[in-house]
Amino acid sequence: MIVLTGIRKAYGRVTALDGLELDVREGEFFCLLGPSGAGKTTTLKTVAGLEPPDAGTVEIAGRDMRDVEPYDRGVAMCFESYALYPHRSVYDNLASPLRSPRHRLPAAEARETIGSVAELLGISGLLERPVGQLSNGQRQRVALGRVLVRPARAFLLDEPLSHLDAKLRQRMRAELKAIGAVRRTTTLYVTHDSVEALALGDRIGVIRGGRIVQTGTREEIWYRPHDTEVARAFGRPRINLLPGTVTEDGFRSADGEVELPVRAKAGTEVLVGVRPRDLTLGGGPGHELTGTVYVTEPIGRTVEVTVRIGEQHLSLVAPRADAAGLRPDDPVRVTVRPENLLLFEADRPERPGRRIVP
Ligand SMILES: Nc1ncnc2c1ncn2[C@@H]1O[C@H](COP(=O)(O)OP(=O)(O)OP(=O)(O)O)[C@@H](O)[C@H]1O
Repeated sequence: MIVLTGIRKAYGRVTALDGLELDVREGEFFCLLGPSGAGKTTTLKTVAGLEPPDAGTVEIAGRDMRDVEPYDRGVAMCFESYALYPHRSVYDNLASPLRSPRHRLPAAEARETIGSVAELLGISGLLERPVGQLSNGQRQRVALGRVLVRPARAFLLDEPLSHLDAKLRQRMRAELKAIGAVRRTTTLYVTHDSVEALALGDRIGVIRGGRIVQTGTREEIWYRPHDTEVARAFGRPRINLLPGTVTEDGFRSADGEVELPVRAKAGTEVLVGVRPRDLTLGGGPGHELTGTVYVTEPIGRTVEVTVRIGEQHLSLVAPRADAAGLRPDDPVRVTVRPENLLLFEADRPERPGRRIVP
């Protein structure tokens, strides 16, 4: 539906997009996730036609957009730095897209559409207020509302929840995909928040340095991350990455204290990845390690326990009952199932270690 091929874009000496490839399917909710400066906003602007690429093609619904003006692309975009009319009421701001010749609606229908969008965004009580008097979070919802009121082939949303407080953000995150217009419309959604991407994305594209590093469903990205940086980007506490070498018998940490059952060419320098929730305290089915408690920290109904094994620190998440009474330096056993181990090449400067496919 939205297909970007070989997109390059430089601003002076800064390369914003470096051969970007992206394929968003019809009707899908696609999250573009990446750190600040990765090229997310530039990607959206390229799709919207606000930034002509230096090279590459943009197709929307099978049509090359090269000579198509932004207004004629049929996409509705919501920027993080939203353009609203500060002196006009919220209602007027929401109504103005419906006054354009293309989207004009009979007054009664417009009122109904605006009413239901305002309701969904929790701004029904603000309709008469001038936008200039609203908080940032309220303005952000008005800006999102302006996108959702009119029909579009695709919605382009740039961090539309970034200014909401944590609680509202969580609620809106849960509701956003349920909004009829969003369900029906292909959506390209930009975020730097991996929790948001995992919660919302039918598929996720991880962008870094102006390129898509990996595209996949949340399961694919979680269980088969392309490299250590993708693995680090998802999951809190972060994935454990233990440095060491592959021997004939499996993995051996640099200090020789940790051995794990992995397979790869002997002699390869690697990082073994294991997520904190895939480690259990005590014995059980799987591979067992022994160490001592370094520190414990309650997180909600669970406890993050950091275990020291030789020079390595392994973080795990345990139910509170299992971690109750643990003190620093207590001896503990930690169990991991071999199928939960991920194997990566060692990181190099400028290039995070790729996952080694067994
Ligand atoms: N108009 C511009 N002039 C010069 N450099 C720009 C311009 N717009 C973007 N850049 C640069 O291009 C790169 C990509 O920027 P972009 O805004 O697309 O990143 P982003 O992933 O959206 O980041 P953020 O999450 O911080 O918004 C950055 O290095 C940025 O400084």
